[in-house]
Formats: sequence, C-alpha cells, structure tokens
Amino acid sequence: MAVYTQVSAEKAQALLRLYDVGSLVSLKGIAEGVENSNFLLETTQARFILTLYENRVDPDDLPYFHRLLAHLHEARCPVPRFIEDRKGQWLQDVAGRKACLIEFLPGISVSEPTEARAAAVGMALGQMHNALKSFTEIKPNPLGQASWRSLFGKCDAVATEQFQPGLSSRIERELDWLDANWPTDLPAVASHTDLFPDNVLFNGDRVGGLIDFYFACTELRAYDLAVTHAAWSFSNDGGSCNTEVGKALLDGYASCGELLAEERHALPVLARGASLRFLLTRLYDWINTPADAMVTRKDPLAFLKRLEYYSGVEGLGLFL
Ligand SMILES: Nc1ncnc2c1ncn2[C@@H]1O[C@H](COP(=O)(O)OP(=O)(O)O)[C@@H](O)[C@H]1O
Ligand SMILES: N[C@@H](CCOP(=O)(O)O)C(=O)O
Repeated sequence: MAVYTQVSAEKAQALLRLYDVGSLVSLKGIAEGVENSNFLLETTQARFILTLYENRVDPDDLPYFHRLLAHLHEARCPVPRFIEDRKGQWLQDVAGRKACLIEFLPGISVSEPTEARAAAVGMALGQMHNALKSFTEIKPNPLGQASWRSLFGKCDAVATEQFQPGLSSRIERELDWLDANWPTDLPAVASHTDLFPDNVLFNGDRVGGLIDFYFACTELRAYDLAVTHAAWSFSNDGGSCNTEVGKALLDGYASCGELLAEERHALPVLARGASLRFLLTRLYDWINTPADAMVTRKDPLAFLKRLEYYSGVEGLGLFL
C-alpha cells in the first residue's frame, strides 16, 4: 500500500477549487507503487491521479520531470500530462507535501508479459529514446553505476549476511567486475531506468501509457534497455527466464529505436549492472523499511537470480 500521507476530502476539494476540472466526486488511495502517495481522484468532468511526493523524490527534480514529460507528450509518446491550475501552476502544496494533479491514462499493467506485449514495450522504449534525442537537458543518474559501491556501504553488513550467507562477498565481486567492465562510450539519452511491467499500461496489446518517471535521468540508452530486459523477461521471483519474451523486447526496440552493434555487444554487462542496481536498492529497502510500514517490500534475491543468469553462459546467448 503506498499511501504515506492521507488527504481528506476537504483538502482535495480545496485543491480542486484552484483548477477548472470540475468538483470532487471521489478520492481513493492507490495500493500499487512504493515511492509516493497516489490517489485516484474523480471529478464531475474526468479522472485524475493525485500524487504527493514523499522523501525519495527531491522536489528540486520535479521541474526536470515536468519538462521531460512535456517533451514526450509533444512527441506523441503515451505519457501523462501534469494538469495546470487556472494560474498555470502545475506544482501544489497538499498536506505538507509537494503534489501534482496528473492526467489519468486508462489501461492495465500486466504481471505475466507475453511476447506481443514485450515487443510493444520495446517499440515504445525505442520511440521514447528517439524522441528524447532532442531533449538536451542533463540530469546525472543518482543510482548509476558509480553510486553502487557507496549504496552497498549503506546496507548494514550483518543484516546483509543474515539475509543470505555469502551475499556480501558476491556483491563485492560483482562491484569489482563491473568497475573493470562497465562501458563508458555508448550513446546516452534521458532514460526512464525503471520501466517495469507495473509502469506500463496496456489497452489490449497496445501500450496506452508509460508512467512513473521519477527515476528518469541521463543514462546510457542501452542500460535503459537492459533494465527493461531484466524487468520483463523473468518470472517475478527471478527463477526462470523467458528467452522469447526477451527476444521480442529487443526486436521491438531495434525496430523503432537505434541499437548500435557496440550497444548490443555491451548488453550482457549492462544487464548484470541493472540486476545489481535493483538487488542493491531492494536490499537497502529491505533492511531499512520499518516492519510496520504500509509498503510491500520487494525481494532482493529475485535480482540476485537474474544476476547469476546474466553472468552465466545462457545469459550471454540472450543478446546475440
Ligand atoms: N497517469 C496515470 N494513469 C493511470 N494510473 C496511474 C497513473 N499514474 C499512476 N497510476 C497508478 O498508480 C500506481 C502507482 O503509481 P506509480 O507512479 O508507479 O507510484 P510510485 O511512484 O509510488 O511507484 C500505478 O501502478 C498505477 O496503477
Ligand atoms: N521497480 C523497482 C522499485 C520501484 O518501484 P516503482 O513502483 O516506483 O516502479 C523494483 O522492482 O525494485
């Protein structure tokens, strides 16, 4: 359940008075998500998402996300718009948090990706990267490769070993290996970096919405593809890889975006990095989320399993 901050009907009504979008019909907390507090807000005119930004989103980054989504919307990518009030303001203060009213996009997120849907996501990612070639603003990735060693340093060593004996030394080895092998000279572009199935809304097999851009930053575009591969081609627990789904994703991407030979060649390394990134953030969250928090913690080992798969012979074969 990701509602950290409650919003009363009275507060929502007061917010809506700033806008020209009708009056409040209903307001419901949304269970999905882990970062922010999200509500489905229905007015006499339309449905909206009300997002209150919690601690992990730096309010200073919100104008970047706003400009990025405006650029993508202009380029006809299926992303939600921030709604402006009568004075042209899109950023508000609600219940002590920065907050935005966001366009509601219809669609469902899938839990068992098919080849057709993976291909559609690959195409949508390729189109998005193409559209972002003309978005020149730079925002370094706070969770990029250079940050992983210090992130691991913030994970309590005893808790890590209790979580799985031998995990610390496996992570140390991978950090060293990635330091030695990480590519630096590939094309970078503004990237989503968290395009998991829960962040894609489908109408049938068509992508109707790409959401949750709050990890967006300037990154190697092939790393964004590798993250998406790791997110879509495995069972949720990481125990099995669906190679056909992974291939459909890559083919979809290559059919709409640009995938240079050197980017394809780097994908095995980038996929190992993507696996370590989510292993580390999930491990950090697992250790540091209070037991009584109303959030479902995600299993770090699901990404250790992906890491082992990508590190083995089978993993290399995925990207040929
Ligand atoms: N623009 C939108 N249109 C429709 N549903 C949305 C939209 N934005 C968010 N949601 C719903 O809210 C849920 C949580 O949103 P998300 O941005 O992923 O939260 P978090 O940043 O906390 O992870 C999504 O899984 C989706 O169901
Ligand atoms: N996708 C990440 C966690 C971030 O969650 P989101 O709901 O903001 O996409 C993971 O699976 O670890």
